[in-house]
Amino acid sequence: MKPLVEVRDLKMHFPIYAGLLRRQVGAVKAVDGVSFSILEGETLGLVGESGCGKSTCGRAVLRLYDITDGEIVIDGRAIGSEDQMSLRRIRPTMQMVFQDPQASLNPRMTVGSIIGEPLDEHSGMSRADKQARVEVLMDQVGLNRAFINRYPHEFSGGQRQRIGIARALALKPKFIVCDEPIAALDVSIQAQVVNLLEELQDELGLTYLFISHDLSMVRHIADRVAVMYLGKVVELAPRDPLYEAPLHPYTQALLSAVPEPDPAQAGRKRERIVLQGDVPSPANPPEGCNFRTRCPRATDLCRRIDPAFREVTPGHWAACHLHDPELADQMAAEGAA
Ligand SMILES: Nc1ncnc2c1ncn2[C@@H]1O[C@H](COP(=O)(O)OP(=O)(O)OP(=O)(O)O)[C@@H](O)[C@H]1O
Repeated sequence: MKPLVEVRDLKMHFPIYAGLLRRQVGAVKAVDGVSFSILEGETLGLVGESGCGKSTCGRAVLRLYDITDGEIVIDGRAIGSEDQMSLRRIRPTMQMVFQDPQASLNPRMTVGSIIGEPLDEHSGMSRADKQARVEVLMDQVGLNRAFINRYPHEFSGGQRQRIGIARALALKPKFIVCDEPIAALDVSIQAQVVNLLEELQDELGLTYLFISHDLSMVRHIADRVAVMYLGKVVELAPRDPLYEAPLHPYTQALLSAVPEPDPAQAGRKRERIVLQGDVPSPANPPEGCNFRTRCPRATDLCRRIDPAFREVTPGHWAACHLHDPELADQMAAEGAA
């Protein structure tokens, strides 16, 4: 299978201005050199603590920002430096489902107009065709067609997220960025929305970038998982190797805090790794490895050299000197000293 999405060395830096003349005095490096690809029909999970750059990365990939640097190829088309006018033509291919359905739906529009709005902008359909398409979309996401003239406040949180999903599907996209799509929902309905996303993926052959801080949910839905820390992907692997044998000390720490889902394995408790200190500011990341200030395994080498993102075993990538055959001995020697 070929990649539908390819991202190379993506950077999204937000300028910081100060003073009366509003001079640029620095930049928040929210995404700072991220690379990954997503195969057609695949779900790539993107995880990490709050503020590590997940949402910015998702939005930048869809070119909701003018990116600072990097290449983005979606469905064979390089869009990294396209202007907003040319992007309009490819917009239907790529869509986003947002975290907070309440905030992303216009309260004064009916459900039918919300779901059908992208069709007005892009397809020039007749009223009757549009109504028919909206009804099909409502069926697809499990909303009763009879509610087409109701307003968002008349629906529950889970149903509102279904409206957001129907709207994202209106133009038959191939790629959807799901940005914490269940974080604002009751735990009791989170699984229903995730199941819906999975069913739609099978039915329509969709490709997902699934952003979440919920590692258990990502384990359920993702085929491969990328772990972000302070603007960079520090580990990327197929789901099972990532969860069962994480290589990067940051991934190990994140996973050590997740309860074991399988009762048969519950006895095999992981040792909890508590990270010291706060996440440094992305405006001023540490030199060398940016995780070193919180890493229990860091040595002086990590201050001196920024670890390369390398393929340690086939398909399993990590940015850590511990897994660099040329530096691992030096790490061990420095660690013991
Ligand atoms: N428009 C912006 N201007 C300046 N800084 C921004 C902007 N958007 C995001 N940031 C900063 O970029 C960093 C990454 O934010 P981002 O929202 O991408 O992280 P996240 O991992 O998605 O976190 P969360 O789960 O809390 O949304 C943060 O330090 C944030 O304050």
